[in-house]
Amino acid sequence: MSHNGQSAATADASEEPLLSVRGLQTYFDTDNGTVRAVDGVSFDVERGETVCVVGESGSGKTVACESVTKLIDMPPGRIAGGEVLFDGEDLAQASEKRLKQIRGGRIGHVFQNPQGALNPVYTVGDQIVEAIRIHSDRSKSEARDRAVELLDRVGIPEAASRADEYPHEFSGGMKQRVVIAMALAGDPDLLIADEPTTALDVTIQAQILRLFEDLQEEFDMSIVFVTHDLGVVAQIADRVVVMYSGKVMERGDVFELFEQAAHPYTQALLRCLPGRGDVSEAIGGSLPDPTNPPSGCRFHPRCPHAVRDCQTGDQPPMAAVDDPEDEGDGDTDDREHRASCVYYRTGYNADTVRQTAPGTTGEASAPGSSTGAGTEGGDD
Ligand SMILES: Nc1ncnc2c1ncn2[C@@H]1O[C@H](COP(=O)(O)OP(=O)(O)OP(=O)(O)O)[C@@H](O)[C@H]1O
Ligand code: NI
Repeated sequence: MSHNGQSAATADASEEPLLSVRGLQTYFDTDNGTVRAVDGVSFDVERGETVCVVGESGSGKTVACESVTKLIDMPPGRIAGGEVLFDGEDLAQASEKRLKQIRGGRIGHVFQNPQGALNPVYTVGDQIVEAIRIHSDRSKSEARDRAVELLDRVGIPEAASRADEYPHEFSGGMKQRVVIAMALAGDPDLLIADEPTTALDVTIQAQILRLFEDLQEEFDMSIVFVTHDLGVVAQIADRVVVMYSGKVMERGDVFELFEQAAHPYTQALLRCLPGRGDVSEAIGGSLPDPTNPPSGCRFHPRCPHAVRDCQTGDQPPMAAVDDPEDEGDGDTDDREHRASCVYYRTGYNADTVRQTAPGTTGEASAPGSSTGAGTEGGDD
């Protein structure tokens, strides 16, 4: 948010993030209570970068991404608070008419299941032509040429003839390529991809991932990529947002996050590598009830480092994680590595924690310290 410390030459408006999600709350009113699926989530997406959103099933990744263009079912869903600034415009306040221009236009979506994104009764070519014509004033034949060009670009062989085929005539991987072509039809600045490879065979997954990497460079897009798979994160992310129970636990540059995971939840996710984002084997337990999440840090009931301070109040504020490699530039940059954990709160350190830890064995250590962070060295 603040650009203190940057020189005037570099702090111009074009450096504002393309997408800035701030304090977003998306709730669902159900018979069983209000599901706080996304509960105060903030992250930025810069122009041309890939941000991966990771976290266990149910942590709110999909709801967060679908809230950007209000794709969630409303009702029961509602944006209960926060801002979604896209190129400076708050989409949380935008009209449905405006959102229809943006969806499939400047913001493209790709979902896990390509089947659901395609209409079975129209040829894929016609569907892409329609998407192109909604978002540009190309003639029918120009749109057709562009559709074939896009199908070719996403790796559909003999694109011109395959454009006349129906979705069921394509394999799963090819169908997902068609959906990606359709998402590109509006020349998006931002592509939001929600587990786009999860339903595909492993070899196809790798190809589609490479396609995303190539397209990003070619189209100079930003990508928000939701995944369970930290292997995927390592391959394509510039930065990472770690979600748990509707909150952001940690965010930062992919290298810093992998090398110096600060939040015990992120550490647990990394301990499960290679894995599918299920930390229950590493730490036991499961996600809290989203209608009645615990106070304090939402991860505290499962956290091996939790102390009394973790149990009360709100989720700790995002605090800067000191990376040894950093030059110590005054910690004003919101893009830097941050974690929502009491151990990183100003004025907090491992000694304070030891004194306040209930029933401490004296072995408590900050989750980021050398004894606490590793996979070895634990005493249990
Ligand atoms: N339409 C809805 N009505 C009620 N609750 C919902 C609705 N959609 C999502 N939720 C709830 O919101 C929470 C977050 O769900 P979300 O789908 O965003 O999780 P996710 O992190 O994407 O999980 P996954 O990895 O399984 O896709 C869950 O508790 C889910 O049950
Ligand atoms: Ni999801």
